[in-house]
Amino acid sequence: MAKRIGLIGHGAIGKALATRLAADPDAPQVIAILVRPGRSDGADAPLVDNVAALLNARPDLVVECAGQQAAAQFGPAILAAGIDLAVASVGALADPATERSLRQAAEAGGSRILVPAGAVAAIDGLAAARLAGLDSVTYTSRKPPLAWRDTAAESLVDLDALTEEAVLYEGTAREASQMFPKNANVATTVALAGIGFEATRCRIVADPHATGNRHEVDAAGAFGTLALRLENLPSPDNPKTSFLTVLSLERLVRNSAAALVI
Ligand SMILES: NC(=O)C1=CN([C@@H]2O[C@H](COP(=O)(O)OP(=O)(O)OC[C@H]3O[C@@H](n4cnc5c(N)ncnc54)[C@H](O)[C@@H]3O)[C@@H](O)[C@H]2O)C=CC1
Ligand SMILES: O=C([O-])CC(=O)C(=O)O
Repeated sequence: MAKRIGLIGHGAIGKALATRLAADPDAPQVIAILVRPGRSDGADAPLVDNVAALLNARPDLVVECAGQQAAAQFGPAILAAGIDLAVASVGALADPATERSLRQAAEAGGSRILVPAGAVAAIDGLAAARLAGLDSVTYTSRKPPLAWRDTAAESLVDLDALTEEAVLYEGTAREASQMFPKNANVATTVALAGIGFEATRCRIVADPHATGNRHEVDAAGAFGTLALRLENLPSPDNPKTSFLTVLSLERLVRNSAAALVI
């Protein structure tokens, strides 16, 4: 039962998650938040600026919501200390060296890397379907131009001048997650649940007509077929991040202390 939650990152996801949990005294509570040194903005829990201090707060579970670099940097120490780590920036695992170091640390610590569904859904069905064999999985992400600011998209298209959709990338889940570390973690989630980093076909699209963040997953295999289409509203504080991501992490946290898990 995980009652004491540590967070890495206090941005759009971290703030919303901490606030939502603090509003319910029966929920697991955030007991420390790892932020960049020098940050002191108002928070629902004590801020720390190094991973040793986060571990000293004795969390039962740590939720990373800071970015792929932070997941790679801090994840191993947390897992090696025997503490489960939920990784929002799961695209960090698209880097083979990071995947190896996280897996090795989890094995050494007897802990687990927990991958939330995040901004996508149907990950349970896809991961179950995989057990009998999947033939194909495709993932399409479509977001408005605003969501692609300050990303590699800016060197590919003029985001402000788009009148029609523009395909920013088409290829593997591995490359998609690495090319768009703040926007395409879901490509890795789908890959891990389904047929892996190389076989999962991805399309990443900027669309001036998009009203939200659309995620589509199509899969076929021995189970039958799956067609998912989500129209996510963006998080109020970050247009790149779907609000559903916060709720997915809240569900993971609540489930970690629940008698009935759904
Ligand atoms: N799995 C999924 O479906 C999704 C995953 N994500 C991941 O979650 C991450 C966070 O998303 P948001 O909260 O919307 O981003 P954000 O940019 O609003 O917040 C990130 C926060 O983490 C902090 N941070 C970055 N590096 C840090 C470090 N080394 N140590 C401590 N703090 C650090 C930043 O200062 C910032 O406050 C994204 O970068 C992305 O990797 C985001 C959306 C969906
Ligand atoms: O929140 C979303 O819509 C998806 C996202 O940013 C990611 O996969 O990294």
